[in-house]
Amino acid sequence: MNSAIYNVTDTSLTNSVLDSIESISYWKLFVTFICLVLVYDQISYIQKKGSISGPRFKIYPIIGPFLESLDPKFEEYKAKWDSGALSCVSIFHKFVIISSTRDISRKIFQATKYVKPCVVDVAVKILRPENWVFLDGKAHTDYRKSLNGLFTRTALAQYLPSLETVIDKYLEKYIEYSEQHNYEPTIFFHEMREMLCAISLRAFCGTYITEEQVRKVADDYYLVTAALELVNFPIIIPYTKTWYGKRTADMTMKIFENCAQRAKDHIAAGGEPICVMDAWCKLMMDAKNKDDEDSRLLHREFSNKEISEAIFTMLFASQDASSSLACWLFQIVADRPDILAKVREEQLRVRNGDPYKRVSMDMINEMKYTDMVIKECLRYRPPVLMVPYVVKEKFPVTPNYTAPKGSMLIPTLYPSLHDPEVYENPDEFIPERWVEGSKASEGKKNWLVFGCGPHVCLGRTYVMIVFAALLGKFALFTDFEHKVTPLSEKIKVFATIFPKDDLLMTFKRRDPLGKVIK
Ligand code: HEM
Repeated sequence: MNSAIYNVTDTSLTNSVLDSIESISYWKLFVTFICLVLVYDQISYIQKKGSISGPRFKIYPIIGPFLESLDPKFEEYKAKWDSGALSCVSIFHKFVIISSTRDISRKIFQATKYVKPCVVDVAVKILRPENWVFLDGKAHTDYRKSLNGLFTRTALAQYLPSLETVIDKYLEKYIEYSEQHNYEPTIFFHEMREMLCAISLRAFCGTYITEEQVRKVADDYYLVTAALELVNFPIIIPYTKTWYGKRTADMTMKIFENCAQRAKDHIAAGGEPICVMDAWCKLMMDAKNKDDEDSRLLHREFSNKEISEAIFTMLFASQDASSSLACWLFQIVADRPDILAKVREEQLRVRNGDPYKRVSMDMINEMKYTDMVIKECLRYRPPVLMVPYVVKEKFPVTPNYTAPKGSMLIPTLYPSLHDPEVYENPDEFIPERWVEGSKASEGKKNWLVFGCGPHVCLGRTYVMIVFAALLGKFALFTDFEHKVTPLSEKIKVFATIFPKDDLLMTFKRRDPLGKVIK
């Protein structure tokens, strides 16, 4: 009997469940699904956030501060860094952790076991998946070793003469351009970017790249920067930013491939290296007769395609950061005649009073004050604010916080470079703080301008040398003026950082031994 009752109850229960399911419409199911997703999103955020700074809930469900990230503001970044040593945001499914102290940032840079550099999805398509920059661990370290020889002081000394000719050309160009504008201050943001691109191309490809090709790459390169912005659609759709970016990258790499072949021919014929590509071919050739560990890395023949892809990453890594440095450097030095006068005095002195002497590495080694001005500019306005890494496996960043696998971990550079304990009055521009033995020059742990650890900037020595040559020549041969506006000192974020008014300047020809020439 009992079983009969159970059977009756079972049947009616099943029927009533079926009735209820039938009565649930599709939209109710949809709403329930959305609610579950929203709850999951919030719980997942709260769990990952743990004890670190950040909103208690995702204020905008799912998307998080996505809209703000489309138009990044320096002030918002700064507020985030000031909110805690570790802070977080979550954008769509990406959980992002930001570190703002020197020691945690250094720990992240060096934690190869736990992290690797993170690039936007589309970068793999634009820079190509087989590119060396995507290597990790030992494969990356070995490849880096084969490139390090291209940026030693000895190697850089070989590139200097051709770089000076590019500087001379742009010096004339800027003067002409200013003359055409009746020496009224005009926007120089684009001109600076073009000059830095031309200098890099000459350093990397020597004279194998034609003037016309330099102009074309310099003109179009901003399309690559735009395609690789932090927030961009990951699929390449024709006529979108990423499509134009990829087209420019492919066009540039094709040019580099031809240059690589010409460099190989030049070195095989016994020519001396005058650019990075030459130096690379020479290293390969010399390595054939050696059997030490470093030479063995160069025993294989690097194909033209591979060289072109590696050189493209160098252009990619250098272009925005170097243009940023150029804009701030010219602005600040123009605004500080006392600094400009000291640079000029030094430039004339290292040339033994002959301003027409061609620049050499020995001369650059003596440019102590110019070097301090460049260093201070890099500290005061570090071009790269943050470097995104991705967590490969659970990473105990501090004793109280473990970064979850798959999250993005971003060491920031700006706070270390504005640390008042190492740099007194950090928001003032004081080149003299870098004199030998000073707190700043001894505070090497704070010097994160070029990152640190296995991915530390490949071009860091190159930057200091090229900018000493650049600033020196412009200081001697031009009188440059900057129009100060309320936006000049404000920071615009475009991959790196630039003055918000896009740098209003004018250049006049100057007698390097004295007075202004009209
Ligand atoms: C003012 C100019 C520059 C600044 C501020 C700068 C800064 C940086 C920073 C912060 C990193 C990341 C380091 C890390 O993750 O630890 C980096 C990486 C890199 N930089 Fe630069 N950079 C500059 C110019 C250049 C130039 C001119 C080159 C040309 C060779 C270059 C080539 C690279 C490369 C190839 C990497 C990736 C290295 C790797 O993954 O092993 N950079 N740079």
